Amino acid sequence: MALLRVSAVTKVYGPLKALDGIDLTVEAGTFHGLIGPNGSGKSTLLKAIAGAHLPTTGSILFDDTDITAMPPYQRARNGLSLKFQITAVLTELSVYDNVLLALQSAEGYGALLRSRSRQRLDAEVMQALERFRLADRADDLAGELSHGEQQWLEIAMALAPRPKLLLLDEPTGGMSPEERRVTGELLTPIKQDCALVIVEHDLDFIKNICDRLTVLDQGRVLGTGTVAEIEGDARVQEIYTRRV
Ligand SMILES: Nc1ncnc2c1ncn2[C@@H]1O[C@H](COP(=O)(O)OP(=O)(O)OP(=O)(O)O)[C@@H](O)[C@H]1O
Repeated sequence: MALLRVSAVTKVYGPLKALDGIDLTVEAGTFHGLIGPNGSGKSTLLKAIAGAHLPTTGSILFDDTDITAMPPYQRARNGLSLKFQITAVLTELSVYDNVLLALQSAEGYGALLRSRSRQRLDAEVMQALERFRLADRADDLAGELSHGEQQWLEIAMALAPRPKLLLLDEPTGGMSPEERRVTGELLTPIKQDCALVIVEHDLDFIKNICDRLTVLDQGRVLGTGTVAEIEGDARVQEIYTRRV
């Protein structure tokens, strides 16, 4: 059973069909990359899955539940997480408090008070920070982190509530090559617990970490398959030489 099943999704903005009958299946425990030229619909599709924009037609099933029209906070409770879920890192708060807030907002304060002790919560915050090599920065202000570290903090925040699926929109934007390499290293182990749908312009990065790729072109799926299958697809090579 697929973890995520997007069926015949369209998104219309006035005269423009940003998404034109998209089908996408993501299995649990896999990393799935969305690639394609500028304006092909990658971010619009991610927003439809996250609930930031509702599709015009079509359906989205997540973990056996129809989430097509579900508000984003309810999708989060069902195990769907987006890097920019809380807006962004709060620079005036400590690194620790940013993750604590992410956990609290994901659960709702009522559930938090009922179900978790402070020690348990503290352990979860520190575990999330350790995963992204930020434990020794816990007491620093988030604004003191480098750009790359802030991106890792946002991913740590998105993962802290233990989602089943994480959505990342261009997580390595503005990072140095070394920070990109480390980001790949940090994301790989999360696969044990969490699937990933990622939009990324750095093709080498996305090919290295993903199991499967879906190529969008003008709001349609041009191809979907393993990295090797997509790399060998002449139509994919054609759109990249044509437009990027
Ligand atoms: N809110 C909106 N209102 C009107 N048109 C939009 C809106 N959002 C996106 N579009 C249009 O929909 C199309 C798909 O945009 P989208 O941002 O999804 O593409 P993308 O593949 O993510 O592009 P990029 O790689 O440049 O980020 C584009 O033509 C874009 O201009």
